[in-house]
Amino acid sequence: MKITEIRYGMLRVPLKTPFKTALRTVDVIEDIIVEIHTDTGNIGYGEAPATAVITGDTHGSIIEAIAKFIAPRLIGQDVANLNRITQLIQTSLEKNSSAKAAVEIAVYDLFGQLYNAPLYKMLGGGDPVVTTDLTISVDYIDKMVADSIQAVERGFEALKIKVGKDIGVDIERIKAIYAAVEDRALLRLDANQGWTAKQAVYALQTLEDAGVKLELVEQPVKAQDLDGMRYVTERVHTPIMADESVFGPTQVIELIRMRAADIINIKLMKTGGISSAIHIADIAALHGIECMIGCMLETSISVAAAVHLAVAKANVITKVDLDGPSLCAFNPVDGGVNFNESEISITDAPGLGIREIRGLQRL
Ligand SMILES: C[C@H](N)C(=O)N[C@@H](CCC(=O)O)C(=O)O
Ligand SMILES: [Mg+2]
Repeated sequence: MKITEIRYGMLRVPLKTPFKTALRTVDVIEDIIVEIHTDTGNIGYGEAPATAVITGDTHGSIIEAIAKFIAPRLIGQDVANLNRITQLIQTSLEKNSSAKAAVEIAVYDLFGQLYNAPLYKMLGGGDPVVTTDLTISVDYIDKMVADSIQAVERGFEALKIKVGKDIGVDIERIKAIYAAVEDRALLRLDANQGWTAKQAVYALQTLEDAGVKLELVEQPVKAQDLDGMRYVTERVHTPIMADESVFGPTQVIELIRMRAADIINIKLMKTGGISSAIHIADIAALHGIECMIGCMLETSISVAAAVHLAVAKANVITKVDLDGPSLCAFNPVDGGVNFNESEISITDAPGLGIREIRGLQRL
């Protein structure tokens, strides 16, 4: 199975409600879709969101990176040589992690199709069902409480509460949500870099003293502030998870060396795809560090790849934040992974199992 052509499209999917974090507000997912065509007629699918505030990727940079740097290296390559292809992708240019991820995901999709097996089996196998949390956008306290109650009523057993705004209001937000859903859902916080180290310690110690139980707190401080992250990790009982601070294995090794965080959030759009995500999971496993699998604002195309990876690495990836498809007003994909609120399940279809993407605008 040889790669003959790489095509692109723009996929727009409105969100059910605006997605609001300390970094940005989004109403519509607008992601670049990659199709890799082959001489056997098989097509592999990938997706890249332009999360400029986190990865630096824009629609223009994703297309340019693929068209000028990645695609020319892949034409004519045999999909059976997966490791050679992933190396060609990863060494094609610096950074541009979402562009690399979209192409890698499509190649892994084809690799599964080549051997007629679902991707998770090619990655080592596992139990093909996972449970995701749901994100509660940062907002007025009453709205966040109402959204949290509604999420629990929809069956979500873990909520990812977005904070990182005014520290005093954040503390009130969390206390109010905890009082409303206390025993019915695990609470994860994500400050998206919005606090200083001292503010984070103050907020988390205040919440601990008030008896508010949090499963973890994600990225309390700026991405580059590993000293600040360690400062927080050393002073609170609540586990601290690194997200924007870690993209690839080098940063993970440094984070572990510094003991700056307790948990690592792996996202394919930061790692540049599946190959590097596997390296991170393996490094974390060697050090006894747990991982979460997360996503950006992505639909069921690229999130499907994250699900396959999570299933195959379930002993390391113990926490799942793959709610992108649950945030979408509709599923643009025919086939693929089944996203049913908190429950996500993989079928036996080869690769990612995607048959068609509806509403794709060709570029
Ligand atoms: C969608 C997911 N639950 C999430 O919160 N992901 C990111 C932010 C994604 C974005 O801004 O596109 C995170 O910070 O964990
Ligand atoms: Mg995060």
